Amino acid sequence: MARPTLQVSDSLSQAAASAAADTVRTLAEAVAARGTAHLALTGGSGGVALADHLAQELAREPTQVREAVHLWFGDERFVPVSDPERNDLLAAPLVRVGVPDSHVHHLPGPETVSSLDSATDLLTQDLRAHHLDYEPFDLIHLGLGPDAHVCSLFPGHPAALTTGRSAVAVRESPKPPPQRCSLTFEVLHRARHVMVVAGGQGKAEAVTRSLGAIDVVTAPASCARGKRTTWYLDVQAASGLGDIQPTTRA
Ligand SMILES: O=C1O[C@H](COP(=O)(O)O)[C@@H](O)[C@H](O)[C@H]1O
Repeated sequence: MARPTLQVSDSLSQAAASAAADTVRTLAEAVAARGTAHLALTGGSGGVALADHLAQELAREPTQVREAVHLWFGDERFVPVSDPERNDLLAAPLVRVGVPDSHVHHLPGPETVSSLDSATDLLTQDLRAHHLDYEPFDLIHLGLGPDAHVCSLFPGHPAALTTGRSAVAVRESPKPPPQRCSLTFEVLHRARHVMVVAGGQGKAEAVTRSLGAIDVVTAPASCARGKRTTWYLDVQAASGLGDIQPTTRA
C-alpha cells in the first residue's frame, strides 16, 4: 500500500469536484477493463459535497459506463429507508443520470429485517454474490469524522478491529444513530483506490493525526488505505499539515 497522495483545493466543493472527476475516470477505466465498476459511496459532509459533482461528471459518460456502475455504501445507519439519516439517499442523483436502481446495494432497514445482525448478514451475502468478499472494490469514497473515524469505524470501538468479515454490525456508535453497518478495514485495504474527501477547520486535527502515525485505535482513518489512496482536502482541513498551497503533492 503506497502512502496517500494529497490534493488541496480552496474549498470543499472544489475538492469534491476534483474527486468526482477522478472517480468517473476510474469508473470508466474499470468498465473498459472488467465490464463493471464497483464504487462505495460515503455519507456525511464529504458525501454531500460529492453527490452533485459526481452526477454531473457521470452524466457525460456513455450509457454503457453508467449502466455498468454498482453503488455500495462504506457505512449505513440502521434506520428506515426513508429516514434522512440514511447515507444511501446520496445515490439518488446517480440513479437519475442512469445508474440502474437494481445496482444500488442498500442495507435493509428495520422495516424489512428484524435486527441489525440480519441486515449485516444480507449485505455480506450481497457482497459475496458480487465476489467483493475477496475481489477489490474499484473505488471506495470515505468521509472523515472530526474524531478521525471513517465509515462507521470509530476510535476505540471494537468494530474497527474486525477481521475475517466484509461487513460488521456497529452498536453503540458514539455518533448517532447508534446502530450502523460498516465495511471493514480488510475491504478498504483490498480496494484499488480509496479517496478521502474532507473540508473545514473542524477536520484539521483529524487530518493531521490520520496522516501521521498509523493507529487504528486512536485514529482509524490512519488505516484507511487501499492499493492507492488519495486525500482531497480544502485548505482549512489541511491547515495543520504545514504550508500547503492549493495544489497536488505526492
Ligand atoms: O457518520 C458518519 O460520519 C462520517 C463523517 O461525517 P461528517 O458529517 O463529519 O463529514 C461519514 O463519512 C460517514 O459515512 C457517516 O456515516
